[in-house]
Parts: sequence; structure tokens; C-alpha cells
Amino acid sequence: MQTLILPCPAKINLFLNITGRREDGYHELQTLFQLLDYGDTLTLKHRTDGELNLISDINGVNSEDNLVMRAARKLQCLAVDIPAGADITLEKRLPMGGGIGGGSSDAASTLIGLNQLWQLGLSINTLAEIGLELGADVPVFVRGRTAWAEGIGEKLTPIETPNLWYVVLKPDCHVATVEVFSHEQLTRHDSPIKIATFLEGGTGNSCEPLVRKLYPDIDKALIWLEQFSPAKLTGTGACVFASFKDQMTAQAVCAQRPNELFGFVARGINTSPLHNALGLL
Ligand SMILES: C[C@@](CO)(OP(=O)(O)O)[C@H](O)COP(=O)(O)OP(=O)(O)OC[C@H]1O[C@@H](n2ccc(N)nc2=O)[C@H](O)[C@@H]1O
Ligand SMILES: Nc1ncnc2c1ncn2[C@@H]1O[C@H](COP(=O)(O)OP(=O)(O)O)[C@@H](O)[C@H]1O
Repeated sequence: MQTLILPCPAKINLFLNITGRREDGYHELQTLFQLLDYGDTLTLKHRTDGELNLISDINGVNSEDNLVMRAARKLQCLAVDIPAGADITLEKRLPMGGGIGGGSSDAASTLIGLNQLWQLGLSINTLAEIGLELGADVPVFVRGRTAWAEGIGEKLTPIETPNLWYVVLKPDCHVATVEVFSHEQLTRHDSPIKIATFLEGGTGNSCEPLVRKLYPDIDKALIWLEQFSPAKLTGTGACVFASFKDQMTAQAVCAQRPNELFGFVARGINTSPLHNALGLL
């Protein structure tokens, strides 16, 4: 029976501009999704009896609400010619609700892996469309490239970023994306910028002033990290990050972090290890 063991890499948002709000409530944004070589691991084992089982549970999330199962169910509906079942194991490393896209990346690896395991023959474009129904962050992981993003995050232009190391820190709090996006004090009308403007010096994260105010622990983490290198919020938080030219410096900074911060060091990468493993790029 075929088994696939797949990486689910994290992302950080190197900047985030909110340029408007659509009628359905979703926000139009501009961001740069930087993929990282650190993430969860998904194991998919084909079952010929058509049953889908998520073997490893994650705290506080029902099996059927897990983005992995939601992604698998969507593909199972499209698999009419074969008994499409699987035993799924998810090894979580990425903190949940951290703005580093863990759930979205798990979902993307599930879509890509099951498409292969069940030999569905769906294109990356189709998988990205299915992924978008699960979350605005899923398409970038399905496409597997560090990318400039517009729309609600689904209009992607691959971009090559410099080879940098990132320290990513998470204070002991959980930010609900929906809470930040529905807050009356969120800045919603940034002027759109061009890719070249970002590359010349970048801009910040429009959610950051509000999130710092709502979550003092995030504010504290940013102040701490700023001592070493300019620090930013990723997505709507709760993680913050800073870049370093070499791994040793990044590791030394991460090792000194205050006890209350979870942290890791990761290399910024231009292509996803998932796509590299499956020969998709
Ligand atoms: C804004 C980002 C930047 O990376 O935040 P993080 O989740 O990474 O922190 C993401 O695109 C989020 O993507 P994702 O976490 O998949 O969001 P979704 O599940 O689609 O949406 C959660 C909720 O956030 C709001 N939302 C999300 C994305 C967006 N462009 N506009 C929104 O208004 C909506 O209220 C939606 O109901
Ligand atoms: N496989 C999964 N991994 C993480 N979170 C999941 C997963 N499936 C469902 N969720 C839910 O999605 C929420 C957002 O998860 P996550 O993707 O980690 O955060 P973010 O969108 O901030 O990067 C979690 O709080 C959790 O309730």
C-alpha cells in the first residue's frame, strides 16, 4: 500500500498592506509570502476501503474540523473511479493561530498528496481553487513558491528573495484572524505599492499597530527582538520575526529569548520542500 510522507512548510508575511474590503467582508491585501524550511509533517497511507481516518488529533480541534480532513473530504468527493481512503497522521510543529500558515500548509499538502495517492490527475490550478475554499492562505502553499500576493492572497506572482535566516517567536497568546479583520480600528485603506517599492525598502504590516495594542505580549516580543534586528508581525500574529544573514547569529538570538516565548530558526526558501520532494517544480 502506498505511503507518502510530506513536509508542510510555514510562511511569514514579509509585509502586509490592506488596500480595501470586498462586499463579502474579505479584505483586499498585498503581501509577500516567504516560505520557510520549517514545518509540520503529514503522512498519507492509502486505504482501499474508502475510509478516511485522521489518526493524530490536535488539541482543541475536532477531527472533522481539522483543515487536513476538510481538504481530504473535498478531494474524496471528486474521486469517483477508485476507493479513495487514507490513514492520515499529522505531526504538528507549527504553533496554531500564529500567522505562519500551519493549518493552511497542512491542507495544501493534503490536497497535493491525495491527488497523487488517488491518481486524480487534478492540475495545480484546480487544487489552488479548491484550497482557496478552505482559506485565503492555502493557494500559496499549493503553488509552492515564495510569492507576491494580491486579491485576498490568491493572486500570486513568484518572487526570488535573498537567502536569509529568520528567528520566529510566538508569545503565549492566540490571535483569531477574524477578530483582527473585523476590528473597527483596523487600517483598511493603504495605498497599493509596487513590487519594486517593497524590494527597495519594504513597508510594514498594517495589522501590527492594532495587534500590538490588543495583545501586550506581542508588543513585548517585538520590542525584545528589535534589539537585534528590525522585527515585524507576520499575518495577523501572534508570531513575530526578524531576519539575519547567517544561521549562527539567528540561533544565538533565538537561544537568548525570554522563557515565555516559543521560538525557532528557519531559512527563507524560494520553493516548497513539498514540491521539491514530489518533483512538482
Ligand atoms: C491575512 C493572513 C495573511 O497571511 O493572515 P494569517 O492567517 O496568516 O494571520 C491570511 O491571508 C489569512 O488567511 P487564512 O488564515 O487562510 O484566512 P481565512 O481562513 O480565509 O479567513 C479567516 C477570516 O479572516 C478574514 N479575512 C481573511 C483573509 C482576508 N484577505 N481578508 C479577511 O477579511 C475573514 O473574516 C475570514 O473569515
Ligand atoms: N491542521 C491544522 N493546524 C492548525 N490549525 C488548524 C488545523 N486545522 C484547523 N485548524 C484551526 O485553524 C486555526 C488557524 O490555524 P493556523 O493555520 O495555525 O493559524 P494562522 O492562520 O494564524 O497561521 C487554528 O486556531 C485551528 O482552530
